[in-house]
Amino acid sequence: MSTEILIADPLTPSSARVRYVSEGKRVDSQRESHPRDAAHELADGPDDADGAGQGRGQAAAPTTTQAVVATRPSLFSDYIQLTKPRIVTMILVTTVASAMIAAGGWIATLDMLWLLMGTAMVAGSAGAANQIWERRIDCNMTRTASRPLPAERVKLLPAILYTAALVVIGTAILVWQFGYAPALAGVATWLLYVLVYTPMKTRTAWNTTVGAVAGALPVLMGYTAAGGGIEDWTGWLLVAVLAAWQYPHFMAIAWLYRRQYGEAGFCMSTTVDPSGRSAGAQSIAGSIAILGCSVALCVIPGGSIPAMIIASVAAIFACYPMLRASIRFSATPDDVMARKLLRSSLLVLPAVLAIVTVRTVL
Ligand code: HEM
Ligand SMILES: CC(C)=CCC/C(C)=C/CC/C(C)=C/COP(=O)(O)OP(=O)(O)O
Repeated sequence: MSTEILIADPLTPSSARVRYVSEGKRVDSQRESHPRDAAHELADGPDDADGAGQGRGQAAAPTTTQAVVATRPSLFSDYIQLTKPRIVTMILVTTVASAMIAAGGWIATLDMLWLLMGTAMVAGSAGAANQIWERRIDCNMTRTASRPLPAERVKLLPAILYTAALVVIGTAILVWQFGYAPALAGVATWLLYVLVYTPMKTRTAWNTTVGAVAGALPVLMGYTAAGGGIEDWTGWLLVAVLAAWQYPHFMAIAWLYRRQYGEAGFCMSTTVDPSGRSAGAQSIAGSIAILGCSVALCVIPGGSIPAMIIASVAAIFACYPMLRASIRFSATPDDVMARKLLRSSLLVLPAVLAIVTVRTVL
């Protein structure tokens, strides 16, 4: 058995080439539409994340590309991959912050562990259901072709059972430990993400707005689990922060993978408007909105005036790099700018949540 994987990483140039060879079977659907050999591509020099190769903003050399010869992913790792673990991890960061903001401090460690377990299971199930739905279309993108279902390392029925078990057990944990509000928020998010967002991806670029709501609602799980009311402004401001953040976050990704999305049949802002103007404008709007919502969260009643001022200034400083990256991406929509924007988005969200949490807790 021989297995070769070129790691895909949107944060580094010239990387999204994944080749998977196992027992003589090659799983690399992208090669059907782009018969360029991955190794040649590495040798030839840099390309953008999806191989669009439109020439602007390319880095000088593929210094950061990782070529790794690895063994076939274990079944365990495949089932972890089915849950989209990096997104789940970030959702858990938002869960901890929203629970602490609602409680005004750390909640009992055992409660926090139950909350994280329940949320991770429901969110992971949503990611797995999305991958089940998209198992065929995922074959058409290099970014997703090596996922466990399109690569046929995991069969459909076990994946469905796993997905169902995760959502049922995760929801049961949330009801048992925290009552109906966080569980209902979780189920509503699951339904929105799987049954509304996922089919919308091939139909209209408005899918991002629905995805932004789905990605933002999990904060209500943490918030209500820790005693926050569903009618509280704070909870909804947290939802707004998350929703706003997803525009710059995803517009960068939508740019980097624009050709893959287009060829696979997905309808994204960058496939509808390949100039990048719409993506740039949405990034700026999202960056301004997160700045405004973060400051609003820092001045909600409950703290001293100096704490409000210090937190607000810190929030502005934390949000500024993503706003600057959005403005630069909008002015020059290219891969270098998009990568910088994606990178800053992944730093800004935890930073803003940390500032608001500290301001609320102190
Ligand atoms: C409209 C909503 C969103 C869309 C369309 C979206 C899309 C994506 C996609 C396609 C990737 C994978 C990039 C790749 O494979 O190279 C990604 C990565 C990621 N997303 Fe999002 N996302 C959204 C919202 C969220 C939310 C709500 C979170 C968590 C709070 C999140 C956290 C992450 C993280 C941590 C990564 C990993 C970046 C990496 O690959 O290193 N995203 N997102
Ligand atoms: C608690 C709970 C139910 C949480 C679930 C919410 C969740 C998973 C939000 C993620 C947000 C999102 C739109 C991700 C991109 O999916 P994508 O389908 O565009 O990504 P892909 O192209 O990589 O599959």
